[in-house]
Parts: sequence; C-alpha cells; structure tokens
Amino acid sequence: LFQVNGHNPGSDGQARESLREDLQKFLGGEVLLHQLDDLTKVNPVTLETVLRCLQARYMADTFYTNAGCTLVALNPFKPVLHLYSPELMREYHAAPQPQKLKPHVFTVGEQTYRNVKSLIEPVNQSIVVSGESGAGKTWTSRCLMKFYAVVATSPASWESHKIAERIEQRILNSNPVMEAFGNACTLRNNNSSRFGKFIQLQLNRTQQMVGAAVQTYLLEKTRVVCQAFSERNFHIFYQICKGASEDERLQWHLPEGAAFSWLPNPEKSLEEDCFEVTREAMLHLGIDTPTQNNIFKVLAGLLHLGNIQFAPSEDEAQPCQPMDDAKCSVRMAASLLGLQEDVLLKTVLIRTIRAGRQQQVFRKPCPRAECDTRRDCLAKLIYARLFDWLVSVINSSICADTNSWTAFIGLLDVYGFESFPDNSLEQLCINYANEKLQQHFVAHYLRAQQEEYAAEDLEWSFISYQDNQPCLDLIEGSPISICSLINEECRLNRPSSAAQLQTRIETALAGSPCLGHNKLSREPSFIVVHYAGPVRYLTGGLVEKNKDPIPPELTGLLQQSQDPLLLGLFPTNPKEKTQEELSGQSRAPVLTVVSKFKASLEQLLHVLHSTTPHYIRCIKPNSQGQVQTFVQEEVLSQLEACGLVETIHISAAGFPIRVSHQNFVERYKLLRRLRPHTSSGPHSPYPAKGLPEWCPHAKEATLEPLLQDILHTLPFLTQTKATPGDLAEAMPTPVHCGRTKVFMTDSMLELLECGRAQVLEQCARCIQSGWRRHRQRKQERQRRAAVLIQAAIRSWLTRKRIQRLHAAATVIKRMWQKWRIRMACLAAEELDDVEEKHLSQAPGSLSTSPLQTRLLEAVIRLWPLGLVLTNTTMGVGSFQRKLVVWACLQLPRGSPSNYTVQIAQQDQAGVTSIRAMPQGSIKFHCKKSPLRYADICPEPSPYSLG
Ligand SMILES: Nc1ncnc2c1ncn2[C@@H]1O[C@H](COP(=O)(O)OP(=O)(O)OP(=O)(O)O)[C@@H](O)[C@H]1O
Repeated sequence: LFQVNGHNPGSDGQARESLREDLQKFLGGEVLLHQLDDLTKVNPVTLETVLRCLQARYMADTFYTNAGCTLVALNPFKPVLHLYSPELMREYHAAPQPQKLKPHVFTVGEQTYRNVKSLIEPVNQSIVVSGESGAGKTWTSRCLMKFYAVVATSPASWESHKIAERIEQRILNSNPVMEAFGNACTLRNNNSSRFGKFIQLQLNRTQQMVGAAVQTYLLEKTRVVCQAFSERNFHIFYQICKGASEDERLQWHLPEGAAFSWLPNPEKSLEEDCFEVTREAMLHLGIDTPTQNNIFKVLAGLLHLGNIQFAPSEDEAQPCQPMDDAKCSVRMAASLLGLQEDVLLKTVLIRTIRAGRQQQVFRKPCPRAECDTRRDCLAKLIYARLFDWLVSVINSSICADTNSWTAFIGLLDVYGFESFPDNSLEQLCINYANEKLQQHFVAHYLRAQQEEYAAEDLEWSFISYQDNQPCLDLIEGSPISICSLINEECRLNRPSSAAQLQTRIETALAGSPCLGHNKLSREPSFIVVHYAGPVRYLTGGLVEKNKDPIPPELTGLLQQSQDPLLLGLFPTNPKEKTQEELSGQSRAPVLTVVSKFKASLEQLLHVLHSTTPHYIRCIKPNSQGQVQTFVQEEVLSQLEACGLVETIHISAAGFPIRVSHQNFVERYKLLRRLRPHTSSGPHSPYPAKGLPEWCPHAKEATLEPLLQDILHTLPFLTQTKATPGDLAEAMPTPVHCGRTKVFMTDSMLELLECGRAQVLEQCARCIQSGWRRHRQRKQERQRRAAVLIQAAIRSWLTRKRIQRLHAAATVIKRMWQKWRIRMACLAAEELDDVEEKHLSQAPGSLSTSPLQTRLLEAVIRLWPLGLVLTNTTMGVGSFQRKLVVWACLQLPRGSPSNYTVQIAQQDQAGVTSIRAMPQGSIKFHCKKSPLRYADICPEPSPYSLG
C-alpha cells in the first residue's frame, strides 16, 4: 500500500506508477474512479486513492461525492447549468430514496428534512458546512436555504402558501443584506464572509418553513479601518460609492471619484457591488428608504472619518490637530454622523480618565497614534453596532412566533481553518472555533462510535484517530491556557511586551504537546499544533486586541448624536452600560474578545449537541479560483485538515445508525406483521445465519421478546428486496444489538423504513377497505329502507286514489241510472202519448195479421242486432243494410214490395233503442231527441220501418 500511495521515496518512479495502476485495477475492479459516488468505496481507502477519485470526478464535472456520513463538495468555480434548478430540487424531494440519486447538497437537505419529519429524537437537525475561505460554504448554505424555500412550503391553501412564500423571500433576502455588510473581497475569495453565522430555519408541525433566526459570530470589524494589501473593505462601502444617485451623492458628500483611505482598490469591479440588490432586499426586510438613507449616510460619515489624519503635537500637553486637508473631512464626518465638529474632535483627541474614590475626571491629550486608534475605535464601534442592529432587524422580520414552530434545521456557515505567515487574535479565534467543531465531528462520528461499540460489547477493530483534546486544552483549558493567560494580561492591565507574553505562555504551558516555538522567528510568537497543522501566532498586539478597549467618552459622544439611527444604536439610558463601556473601565469585570467568543461558541456547541448533525466539507480545488484545475497538494492539505480519511474508514466499516432498544421497538414493532403467523420466533424457517446477532447481555427483559420478534422479521424484509437465493448476501449482519442500543448500517435503516412504509400502507389499505365495506353496507341498508318506504307510500296513495275513484264511480253510476230511468220514463210517456194518437187515427189496427205477429216476434227477438247493423257506419252500404234488416226481421223474400224499409241517414244515426209496440209498430229512440224522432216515426203504414 505504501507503493500504491506513492510514499516509497526510494523506488523508481515509473515502476512505482505502473505497479500502482496494476494494484489499483486489482483492488478497484472495473469501476472507473469517477463513477464512484462514495469515497468509502475506493479500495484501499487512503488519501491517495481518495484524492485520485475526487480528481477524476472533478474533471468529469461531478462536484459532489459522499464520504460515508459526510458530503464532499468541490467548488466548480463556474456556474453549472441545471445543478441547482428548482426542478432538480423537487426531484430530490420527491425521490423515494434520495440517497440513491447522485450525491448532491440536496441529498443532505432532503435527508435532514426527512429526519425532522420522522420525529425520531433528536428531531432538530444541523448541517455544518465547513471548509477554508473560498471553498464554497456560503454558496452551499445559500443553496440549502433555497432548497428548503422550495420544498418546505405549504401547498394547503393559496393564502398560507403566499405567507410561506413571503417568509421564504425574506429569509432569502437576508443573504444579500448580510453579505453586503459582512462580506468583503479578500485575497482568497472575492466574496469572503467576514463573520460566522448559524441560521436556524424554523419548521412548524407540518414541516413547513415558517421563519428563521440568524446568529452571527465574530465579525471582523477591524476591516472597516484596516485592510490587508490587495484586499477590500466590506462590500457596502463600495456599493454606496458606486451606486448612489446624484442626489444621494450630494447628501452623503460622496462626489464621484472621491478617494477614501478606508476604501482601497475601488477600481476592482465585482458582481457583489450591486447597490440596487441590497436596497431592494433591505426594503423587503422592512427597512424603509429613509432608514436606508440614514444607514448609508452614517457609512459615508465613516468614510470621511477615515480621511481624518492628525498632525503630531509639538507640546505633549496640547492636543494634536487634524492636518489641513483633513479639516474638511472632520466637518463632513461630523455633519454626516450628526455630531458637533468640535465635540467630535475633542473626544478623539483628548482622553478622559476617572481616578480616585470620587471618580475624579482628568483630561489628557492623546499622542497622534492614540488619536488614530480612537478614531478607528469610533468607526469600528459604529459599524459593529450597525451590523448587530441589522441582524436584529433581519431577525425580527424573519423570526417566527415561538409557538408557531416546533423543530428547526440549523445551517452553520463558519470560517474555515486559517493559517497565514503572520497570525493574530482573529486567526486564534477562528482556529479555536474550528478545533471545537472538529472535536464535535470527531466526538460524533469517531470517538462516540468507537466508545459506544466498546460499551455495547460489539466486536470492533479500533481505528486510531487524531484526538484534538490536548490542543483544545492548550487554547481554552482551565486553569491555565492561552486564552486564560491573554485574559489575565487584560485583567491586570499591566504594561507587558510581546516578548514577555511569549515567555509567559511558553513557561506556563510548557507541558502541552501542542505548543511549539519557532526559534528562528524574529518576532515574538508561539506555535499551536492544530489538528489541521501548526500555526504561528504573533504575540504583539494580542492583548490589546483582546481587550478591544472602547473609551467610554466615545460612547458618550455617540449618545449625543443628532442622527436618529445613531441615537437608536447608542441609547442615552445611563443604566444601559454596554459591554464595551464596561470593558473600558479599569475596575469593571473584563469582558474580553476571547471570553465573549468562547461564551458564544459554547452556546453554539450546546445547540449542535442537541441536534443530529450532518456535515458538508467544502473543498477548494485550487487557490486561484480557476475552472477545471485540480491541485493535488492543496486538496490533500484540506482533506487532512478536515479529518476526512478517518471518517471514510470508520464510516465504511461501522454502523452509523444507532437507536435505543425502546425507540427501535416502538418504531419497528409493526414490522412483525410482515411475518407469516406460522413461523414465529425460534421456529422461523429462515436460517439463523440470516439473522442478526443477539447480545446475551441485553437487560431490558420486557423489550427482549419484542426486539427478538422484530429482528426475526428481517429475513422477510430482505426477502422482499432480494430473491431467496441471495438472501445470505443481502444480509451480511447489518444489524447488531448492543446492551442498550441497536446498531445498523444506512442500508439497513433504509430497509427497515421501507418495510415500515409497506406495513403502514397495508394498514391504510385495510382501514380503507373496512371503511368502504362499512359505508357500502350502510348505503345498502339505507337503499332498502328507502324502497320499503316508497312502496308503502305508493300503495297507500294508490289505495286512496282507488277509493276516491270508486266513490266517484258509484256516484256517477247512481246518477246515470237515475238519469236513464228518468229519461226512459220521459220517453215512455211521450211515446205513449203519440201511440195513443196513432191508434186513434188508424181504425182496425187492433187486429193483427199473422205476418204482423211474426214481424213483431222477430223484432222483439232480433232487435238488438238490427239496431247495431242499422247504426253501423262502416262497411255496409244502404242496400246491404236493408238486406240485413230483412234478415233480422225474417221478412218473406218473395214480396219485398209489401214492405218499405227506410234507413235513416248515417249522420242522423243515433238510435238508442227500439221498442216493439203492442199495436204492431216499432218505436225507435233517438240519441239526440227521442221526443222529436218519436214525432216522425214510425210511418203510418204498419209495415214500414224507420
Ligand atoms: N457550487 C458552486 N457552483 C458555482 N460556483 C461556486 C460554487 N461554490 C462556490 N462557488 C464560487 O466560489 C466562490 C466562493 O464561494 P463562497 O463565497 O461560498 O466561499 P466560502 O467558503 O463561503 O468563503 P469564505 O469563508 O471566505 O466566506 C463563490 O463566489 C462562487 O463564485
């Protein structure tokens, strides 16, 4: 492996290269390096192979790679189309298993989001984005925020969606504002964050983003007054100088092309110099235009303050005076800061000392250097307060109501490890923070894992890892450490040289393995061997920087300002003694930069410890920011600095997931449903080989049977994923039961979660079908009942109707019968009258002949038929009708002339009855008027028919 890694210095280069390639092929198989998504899969896992894999991927434009539990993000230094599109965000969000997709910052984002959803303790999550300056931390944090802004929104209602959108927009708008005021162009990064930040994205019960809170750390406020060669001040100063309108220039006394000593390299044009974007974002955050103008006016005042140069005073008792060409700047600065010109000058030039029991006030003119320091101090004080105020405004604009959120995802964007030829207090603080975070990382993934394995009686081959506790002891330990010694110097307030401080540190901490000394160094310094390498810190100026003294008269001066913004930043309430004031007073307890930083760091780590951490390591492929350039040495030092190789080793072999027995049982007990009932417990048909080990020391007697039961379902789980043939391969003991916890690999967790989802789905289906059945039965019952009711009502209605009809019919029948009888009576009466008349007119008619008798009989017998035929309207002509009448009446055919048959016309038809009269005549009743008919019929002849 030495040869593979190229660490054998004596061997011949070419032979070594070919052997390396040969071995690489043998170990790595056929898979091309750039296709390996996870650095734990490179074989062997060494710095060299990891480096080669990263390089191959970088050259293939693949910028994200997993390294076990960590994501390695290579800075492409170029815009990559579609790599951060909302469509891709949604794809990762919707994927059933996002970890199966290509490694991406969205995978971490989604995994984190799902962890919050799963409600497994700890629910709160944190993503630590680390890397050196320019590696892409801010970019990555911004991507994650955009990701959550897209996926953690409420689709519920249009209104709530709009509210969520507004909050997200505000959260995203906080970026340009904070970057304008807190980022600057440095040698290593054009948009370098000069402060650390922890963004807490607040999620409600339904995991919608409802707000955010920002906590900032260690703003590099000295940058306002002092910038390294070729570096720049904070972006906002350039933005106002380049982007102000004519009117604003007049108001802020910023004529075009004006030179300011605190504004180096103004000719450098950066995309970050976009004033309009900052103003727009400020507006969205609730900072209205007048307040914005006020802020920019104060910033312009600071620029003019920086142009005030002092001439040394001949007489020590006399204060220095501003140089002639600086007098205008004094006037401008005073006017822009709302101060009186002479008061401003006096405060900067003359020191006020309080001494004695009565706190007598003495005034002492300051030497020129001190005047410069006081002027700088004034500017730093204003800028730092302004920055803090902005952060508080942003927070009040984006922070959700405490009751409205239940979980959070924290994004920690911290400055990476720094090592320059000359390092001072800033680097000490930054590297101290990185040591702390490295320890947190180590504690989380390496030490905790190994110690836990041992405590849980798991067999485990230990990996030696670099523990940075000795280094942290050196920096922050108690009772004696670098921090405590520097703080001591501040507290004692004794005059001490840089050399004396160096000696004190070296003597007091001589036993520390992490303290070194460079004997060749001409300047007093000490070396700290950090986990990422040794760094030399100069002791000169360390104590002063740590004190960060703020003369109380400067604060007093700003309290007299007429400017509304400064008045708000420096309230006059005497009770509100600021930390700066306190540290400025000799008798007050000393709150040094280091002690304040340490306190905020501890607070941050406390938050981190209460969350599930995720790590993204940003790597800078080259320091020039060039596209497609991978400098192995630079990447190597970064990989070493972040302890990535140890992580890869341990993640590859270990069990990154551990869950307490209680939690495991609670979450996965429903998996027992997947097992056929016949094969429970020890009678399982599956070979014991496929089952995870059960630790004999497990004490939770009540949980044990349950746990056993769940573990016995694992073969069934894998069976659903794999064919029975490769069951054994599918389960290379990915679960181990320790004394109190269950340990498993990522893949096992995935499998368990799949099984759980499957069971939940089955349950849901079962509930759904039960509910449907119930609903169907209910509907059927209702339908039957409705039919019954309808039938009953219908029959009742019908009965009622028939009864009504029946009653009506009876009435009609009765009336009809009555009418008929009456009519018949009437007709009979009339006929009888006519008859009587005829009889009286026809003598001898009483004697009837045999023919008459026969006719009468026939008429009596057949009259109904005759009536029908004579009245029929269809098909029978008048001749035929006559015949029919003859037939009916059975008249002798031989002598038709003896009879006259007269047929009524059809339209006059309407005979309703025929009546054979005893006199031999036949009487017909007509429909319309039997009376009228009776008048004209029958004919006088006894043989005639009418
Ligand atoms: N994923 C990416 N795609 C495209 N460009 C990127 C990406 N990541 C980083 N960059 C580029 O690299 C530059 C530096 O990135 P960034 O500012 O995020 O670094 P940083 O680690 O936050 O640095 P510092 O610690 O100095 O703030 C960005 O301005 C951007 O141009």
